[in-house]
Amino acid sequence: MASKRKVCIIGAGPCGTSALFHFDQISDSATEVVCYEKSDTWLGLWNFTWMTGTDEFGEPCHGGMYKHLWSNGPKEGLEYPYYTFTDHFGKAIPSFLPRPAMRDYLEGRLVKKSKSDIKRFIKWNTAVRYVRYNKKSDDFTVTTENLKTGQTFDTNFTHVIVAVGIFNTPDKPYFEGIETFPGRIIHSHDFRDATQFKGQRVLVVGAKYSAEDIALQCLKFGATSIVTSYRSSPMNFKWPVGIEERPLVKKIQGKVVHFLDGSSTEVDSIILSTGYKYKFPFLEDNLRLSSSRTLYPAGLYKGSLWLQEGNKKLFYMGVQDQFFSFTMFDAQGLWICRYITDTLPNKLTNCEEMKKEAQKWVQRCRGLKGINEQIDFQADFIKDLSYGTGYSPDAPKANKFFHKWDSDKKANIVSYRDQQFTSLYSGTETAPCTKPWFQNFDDSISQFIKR
Ligand SMILES: Cc1cc2nc3c(=O)[nH]c(=O)nc-3n(C[C@H](O)[C@H](O)[C@H](O)COP(=O)(O)OP(=O)(O)OC[C@H]3O[C@@H](n4cnc5c(N)ncnc54)[C@H](O)[C@@H]3O)c2cc1C
Repeated sequence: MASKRKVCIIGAGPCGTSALFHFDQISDSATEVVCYEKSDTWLGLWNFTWMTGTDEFGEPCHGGMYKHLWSNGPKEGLEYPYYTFTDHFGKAIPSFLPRPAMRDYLEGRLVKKSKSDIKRFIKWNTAVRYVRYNKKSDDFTVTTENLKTGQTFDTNFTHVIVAVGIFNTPDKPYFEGIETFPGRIIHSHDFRDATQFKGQRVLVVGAKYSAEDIALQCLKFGATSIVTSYRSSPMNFKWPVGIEERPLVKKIQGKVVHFLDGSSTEVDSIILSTGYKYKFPFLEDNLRLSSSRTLYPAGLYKGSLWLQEGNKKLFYMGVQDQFFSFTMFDAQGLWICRYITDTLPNKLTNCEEMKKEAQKWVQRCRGLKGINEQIDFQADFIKDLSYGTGYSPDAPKANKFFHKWDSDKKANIVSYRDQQFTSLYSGTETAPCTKPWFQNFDDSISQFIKR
């Protein structure tokens, strides 16, 4: 009989719940699973909170989710092969969803497709404070705090899965004179509602997805003008009137922002869309992944297993930059589950071989040129993860949707969310949008599915 395993999942976001989902599907009697979640609900960033800074327990607020967020990738590129959007909503819907509708879909999979009530595995309002590896007993001691009572507990586990997300610790740059700025300065992590910037001139620092979306949001909800500022390269979209790009900020004097090209402008608010730091403060030093945003962080076999001689029992989920997000998390959750429960064919166990294989991916990742190669790289990563797990062989084919998505964005950054795709799994063609995204101010599920 297989020896008993006790698995700890940290975080019940889309990643942690995907792992939980697959453990439930496999129902291995030799494996016990516990998931610690510091909030009182699942699905992580897909929850909206008005709070910023610290929460009701004095914990750093986890999510940077904002009102009026619509998904920024086509749903056909991230759907679950065995639970499509058509399965969930019962009909064809547009390709880009408002946040509540996306959350509803994610929850639908967990509730309707799980074999049992997987919420019972989750310890809510429980923060993981420390994880220590015990060499002698080859297990981990996980220290948790019940945030409601303040009580702490030590529990031993054979395996640990870290699924706390990578968008929760803001990375904030300094610009000379920023302390003289009289207006509001926030990081995008604290951006909650674009209507707060109505009638304002806004500087958005950054040139990645969040800068792009926050600039568009601010314009949509009535900001007078938006200047985005890039460090290395501009986003180069055909921006609508009201948004323009400039190089990096050189200094700030009161309301006046000076840029490296010698230009300057007055603004009323500054939003730092400058990304996040990878931060896992609750892990002991030799377990802690250190990386910046990339499609393949170094030190992880199959992008998941922490490579440390003598300890192949710690896993990370969702630490790669994301195109296929939910599909990728799901394939990863299944691979981890099969690895732990010893149900993978040709499972590698030799650390040196694993390191070599991981290094090949890291090298390939470093050589990627352009977004289409990045998309295809992630498709290949999913294919590789899925080998022998039984995960849908069609999932990697979603790369074609992201290629189109990228060219739609280049053609028109304002209307890319109005485009249509056809599901790989259900064959359902997207329903047309009732209103163009830029003119649609109602994010409710009821209006979204009404036709
Ligand atoms: C503003 C924003 C918009 C985005 N929009 C999109 C989009 O349109 N489409 C898309 O596909 N992706 C989008 N993303 C990417 C997003 O990362 C993923 O969709 C997804 O939420 C990641 O899931 P996760 O489980 O890795 O992390 P999270 O969603 O961050 O969940 C992590 C969970 O871990 C818990 N946790 C953290 N620390 C601890 C601890 N110490 N102890 C216990 N629990 C802990 C948290 O409370 C949280 O519930 C967006 C991200 C951001 C920030």
